[in-house]
Amino acid sequence: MTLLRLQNLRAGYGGGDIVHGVDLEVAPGEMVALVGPNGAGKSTLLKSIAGVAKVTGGTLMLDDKDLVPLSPAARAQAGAVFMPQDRNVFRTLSVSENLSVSAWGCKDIAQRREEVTALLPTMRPYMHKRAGGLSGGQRQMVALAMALMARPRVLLVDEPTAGLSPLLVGEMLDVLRQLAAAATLGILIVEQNARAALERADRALVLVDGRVVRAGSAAVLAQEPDFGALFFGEAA
Ligand SMILES: Nc1ncnc2c1ncn2[C@@H]1O[C@H](COP(=O)(O)OP(=O)(O)OP(=O)(O)O)[C@@H](O)[C@H]1O
Repeated sequence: MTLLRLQNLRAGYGGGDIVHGVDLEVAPGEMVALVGPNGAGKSTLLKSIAGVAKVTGGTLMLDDKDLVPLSPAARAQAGAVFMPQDRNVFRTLSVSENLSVSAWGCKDIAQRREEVTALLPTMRPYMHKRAGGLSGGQRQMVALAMALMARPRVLLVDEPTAGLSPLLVGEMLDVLRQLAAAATLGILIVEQNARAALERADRALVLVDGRVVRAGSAAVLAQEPDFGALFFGEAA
């Protein structure tokens, strides 16, 4: 069963396409990683699904709903929820307040907050602290919790490990992996730490110059001998 389906998707910011015809599918419970060199258009692709960048051609469906005509808020309500890379928490509010303001259209905010905290229990000790005073890793966890408050069906995660130590990179990716399975959530993640992402993802796509150059099982892609050298400038 497919949740999110892109066919020949083209997108950009109004000055010419940056994404040049991408096919991609995400199923419930599946974590799909989008990797590739800097400037390949990974974030733009994610933003075009969320409605922040403009789709200029192709199809973008969540179940049988066409997302293209919908506003970013309507796409989130339909279940396609975006977790931005930065400025993703209200620093002057407490963690608990950050969750409350993210509860779009939710009738029982306290209950939803409890459900989300149960999914991310490491947050419990700092629920009443100001978000601006948290560590980078804790803040990213709060941003993730805020996205979950909207009851996503597919979560669009833009570099959630930016600025984190290698240990925390692994922890954040593990949390996402477990979340996909536990909440039967589709996750599409853009990740700079390609190898760490491929270790956790089910499938992966390599984007270069706005085009998918490799796609398939993450474990198989990670084993390709030329993977790092071709796409990430690593020594062969
Ligand atoms: N808001 C914007 N307006 C116009 N062009 C943009 C905008 N954001 C990004 N771009 C351009 O789109 C291209 C792709 O950028 P994008 O951020 O999607 O790549 P990326 O693969 O996510 O790169 P990185 O890994 O460095 O974040 C770049 O040439 C960038 O300059």
